[in-house]
Parts: sequence; structure tokens; C-alpha cells
Amino acid sequence: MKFSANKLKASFGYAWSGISNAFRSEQNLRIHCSISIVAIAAAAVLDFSVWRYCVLFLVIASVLSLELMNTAIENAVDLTTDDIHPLAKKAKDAAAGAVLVFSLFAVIIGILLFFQPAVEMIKQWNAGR
Ligand SMILES: Nc1ncnc2c1ncn2[C@@H]1O[C@H](COP(=O)(O)OP(=O)(O)OP(=O)(O)O)[C@@H](O)[C@H]1O
Repeated sequence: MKFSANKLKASFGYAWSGISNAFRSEQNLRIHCSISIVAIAAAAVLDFSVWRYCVLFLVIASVLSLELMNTAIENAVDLTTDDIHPLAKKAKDAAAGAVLVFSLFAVIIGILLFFQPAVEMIKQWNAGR
């Protein structure tokens, strides 16, 4: 098997093109990116431990990847038909449902991750007054 640096570079280029196209066309992806940036900034302020950062990054990567898969499925379905079709609806709704399920659990994980450090910081502020 021959290693080709050019092929690898091209693959990254295609992947980046997919991400930037989806970012421009999908409002939900932009919303998730904005929330992710706020969450990472809050984690830095709260001085998250390594394992908390690991869980946070895992959740953010999963939500953003699922959103990209949802976009891929929407585009693939649109490619197969211009008509209104019950199977097209089922496929798109299921893909959107996958994002929603993970997003709901991401909110719960977020609360579990942020609650204790936030309480600690509030205690420190009150003690410092
Ligand atoms: N060809 C179709 N046949 C039947 N229903 C469709 C079809 N295309 C879209 N729909 C319905 O419209 C909804 C929105 O589809 P659309 O392609 O506009 O996605 P979207 O608004 O970009 O979704 P998202 O908010 O998940 O990005 C789908 O979830 C589905 O219920």
C-alpha cells in the first residue's frame, strides 16, 4: 500500500469544504458552534479539571458531528427526490431526531459538568467578600 501525502491533503480539503459549506447553510450548526464556544469559555473560567474537559469536548464533538451527519442525510435525500415523499420525510425526521436526542442528553451532561464547579466558584466569591 502506497502512502500519498497529496491524497491525504485532498481528503482534509474535502472534509473542510464539507464543514464550511454546512456552517454557511445550516443555522442549527451555527447555533451549536456558538453554544460550544460559550461552554468552553465557561469551562476555562471555572477552571475545569482534565476529565471534565474530556467529557465536554466529547459531547461537543458528538453534537457537531451529528449535526454534520444530519446535513449529509438531508442533502442525500434531496438528491434522490424533488417530490414530497413519506420516506424522504421519515429519513429527514429521523436524522433530525438523532440530533435532538443527543442535544437533550448534552444539556443534562452539561448541567452535571458545570453545577459543582459553579457552586464552588460562588462559595469562593462569598468567602472572599
Ligand atoms: N422530500 C420531502 N418529502 C417529505 N417531507 C419532507 C421532504 N423534504 C423535507 N421534508 C420535511 O421537512 C422537514 C425539513 O426539511 P428540510 O430539508 O427543510 O430540513 P431543514 O429545515 O434544513 O432541517 P434541519 O432544521 O434539521 O436542518 C423534514 O424534517 C421533513 O419533515
